[in-house]
Amino acid sequence: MDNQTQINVYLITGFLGAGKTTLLNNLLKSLEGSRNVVIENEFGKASIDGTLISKQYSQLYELNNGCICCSLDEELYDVLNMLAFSDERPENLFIETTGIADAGTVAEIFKREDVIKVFKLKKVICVTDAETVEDYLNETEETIRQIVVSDLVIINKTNFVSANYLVKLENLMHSINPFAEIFLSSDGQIPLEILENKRDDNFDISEKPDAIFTHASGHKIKTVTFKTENEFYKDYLIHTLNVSLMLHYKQIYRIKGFIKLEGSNEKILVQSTGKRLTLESYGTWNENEIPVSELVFIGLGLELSSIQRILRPAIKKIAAEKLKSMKLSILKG
Ligand SMILES: Nc1nc2c(ncn2[C@@H]2O[C@H](COP(=O)(O)OP(=O)(O)OP(=O)(O)O)[C@@H](O)[C@H]2O)c(=O)[nH]1
Repeated sequence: MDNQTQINVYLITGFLGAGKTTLLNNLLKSLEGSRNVVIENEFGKASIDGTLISKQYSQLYELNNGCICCSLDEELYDVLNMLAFSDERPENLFIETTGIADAGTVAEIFKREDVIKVFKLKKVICVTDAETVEDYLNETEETIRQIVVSDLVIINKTNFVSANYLVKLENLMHSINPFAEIFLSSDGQIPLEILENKRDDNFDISEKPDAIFTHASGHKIKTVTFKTENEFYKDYLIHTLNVSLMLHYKQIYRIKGFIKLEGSNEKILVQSTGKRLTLESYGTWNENEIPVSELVFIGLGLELSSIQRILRPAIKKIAAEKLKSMKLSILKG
């Protein structure tokens, strides 16, 4: 790792016309004076969005030959390389994806070991259009995925709909992505502080009930929570989840949760980004409680029984007597 500071990355996604460029322009204006770089991804060679972005950036890179989530990762990689080796690194990098991008696949790039040394993915932001998002949710798989992988979901164009409908939309967003912060805005205006909220600040699985969102095609997007007082074998867990993500990518949209690994008191945050799984340390488990590992799966037609089957080989069963004595010793203090 070199001694230069990491570059903060903000990935802006959201369906066509939702207000991504409008939000980006507001952020650039608020951050005027910082070194901000923008990567704009757009279909087709002619740059339209590039000209719509206000000039409050230090550098603009336009990737216009396809969608970065499927065909442009090498081109994106080249730009990242350039930024990493520039004399004066930017402070912030904003990436605006095409309206149909799979943001999870783009976010995945920022989990690569070499990329992580220089770039810190601070937030995946999904901009939605209050007036049309419900229809898009029913019609397009992309919109669901964009919401599910985001840390911050902005319901934009709130001036087009009633207050009652906004409450319904907020609930809908929560049911699709229980991890995201939901923010209402118009004209893509958000306070800068939101960008600083830690990615997992409001992440408390136990308060999120399992939810079902029925897609118009009849498919059910479900949130299924698996809980256990047992521990996980690290290697088996990584293997079984990676295999499941590969085989069932079209079905499993997201995995997120805290777990306890065999022989360690570290609290581990597990999450999937695209097809990639990451495990990060998140402090330690509270000594006065029996650790309960919880993994939330969000996806199409998921069933708890199938999740149990996937996880079974990775679980190290703690004998009932041992668990009982651990509980007793905690009670006695
Ligand atoms: N009335 C209204 N219009 C808005 C609002 N936010 C954005 N717009 C307008 O909506 C249109 C689309 O906004 P953009 O920011 O270009 O949307 P985008 O998501 O970048 O669009 P694509 O790049 O095509 O996917 C523009 O004409 C904006 O001025 C809002 O809150 N209210």
